[in-house]
Amino acid sequence: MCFRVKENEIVAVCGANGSGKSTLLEHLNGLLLPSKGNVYVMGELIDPRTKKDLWKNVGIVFQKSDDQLFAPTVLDDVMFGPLNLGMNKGEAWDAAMKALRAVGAEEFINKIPNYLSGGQKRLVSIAGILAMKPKIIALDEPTSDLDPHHAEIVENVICGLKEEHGISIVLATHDLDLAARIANRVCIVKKGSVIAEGSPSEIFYNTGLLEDAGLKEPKIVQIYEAFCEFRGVKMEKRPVTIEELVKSL
Ligand SMILES: Nc1ncnc2c1ncn2[C@@H]1O[C@H](COP(=O)(O)OP(=O)(O)OP(=O)(O)O)[C@@H](O)[C@H]1O
Repeated sequence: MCFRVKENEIVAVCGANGSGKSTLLEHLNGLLLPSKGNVYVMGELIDPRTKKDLWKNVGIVFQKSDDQLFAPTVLDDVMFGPLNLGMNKGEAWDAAMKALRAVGAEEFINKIPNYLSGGQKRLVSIAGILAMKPKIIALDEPTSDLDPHHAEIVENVICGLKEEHGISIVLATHDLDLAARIANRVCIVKKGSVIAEGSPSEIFYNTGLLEDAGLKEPKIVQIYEAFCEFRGVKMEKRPVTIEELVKSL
C-alpha cells in the first residue's frame, strides 16, 4: 500500500516495535533511498543525483534527541540548520528564535543541550527542524520517553505546528492513545509495509487489524467497548477522543 501525506494533516504511522516506522520516516527526506519504488515530495521524485534540495521540505525529529543535538549551545544548535540552508547570521538568528519561541524553549538558548532534560531536548530538537521552515515534519516517537506532563507539552506543540504553522505532521508511534487524540489519519505498518490506512475511528475499531499488527486498541476504544457490553447496547458510535466518548455515553 502506498504511503502519502496530505496538506495540513497529522498522519500517524502506527506499528509494533521493529515494524518499520523509523525506516519509513527516513525515506521521506532521502536519508534512506528505497531499493524498490519511489518517494515523491511535493510531486517531485526524491533522487539525490538530480533534485538536491527536495529534502528541505521534510524535517525529521529523531527518536533520540541526542542523535540530533550536537552544538555547544541550544541557540547554536537551532541556528545550525538555517545557516546550512544559506541564511545569513541575522536571518538564521531570527528563524531560530522564532522556532524556539513557537515551542516554548527560548529560555534555554544559552544552555548546553547535553544538560537539558529529556523533555527540553525534545522541544529544542523540534525547534531545530522548525527553524528550517519545512512543509512537513516527521517525528519519531516524540513522547514515548517523556513523563505525562512533558509528553502533553510536546503533544500541544505538535498540534500547534499544524494549526498555527500549517505544517503537515507525520507521527511515528506505537502509542495509539496519542494517535487517537491528535491524528487525522492513521496508517498501520507491519514488517516494513503499510497494511492499512483510514480515519482513527475506522482503524481503531478494527480489532483484528490491530491484533495482526501487534497493537492494542486505544484506551478510549476499550472504555467504549466495555460500556456498550455492560449496557448491552450496540457499538454504534466510534469515539476516539475523550470529548467524543463523553458525547457517546
Ligand atoms: N521495508 C523494509 N524492508 C526491509 N527491512 C526493513 C523495512 N522496514 C524496516 N526494515 C528493517 O526492520 C528493522 C526495524 O525497523 P525500524 O527501526 O524502522 O522499526 P520501528 O517500527 O521504528 O521500531 P521501534 O518501534 O522499535 O523503534 C530495521 O532493521 C529496518 O532496517
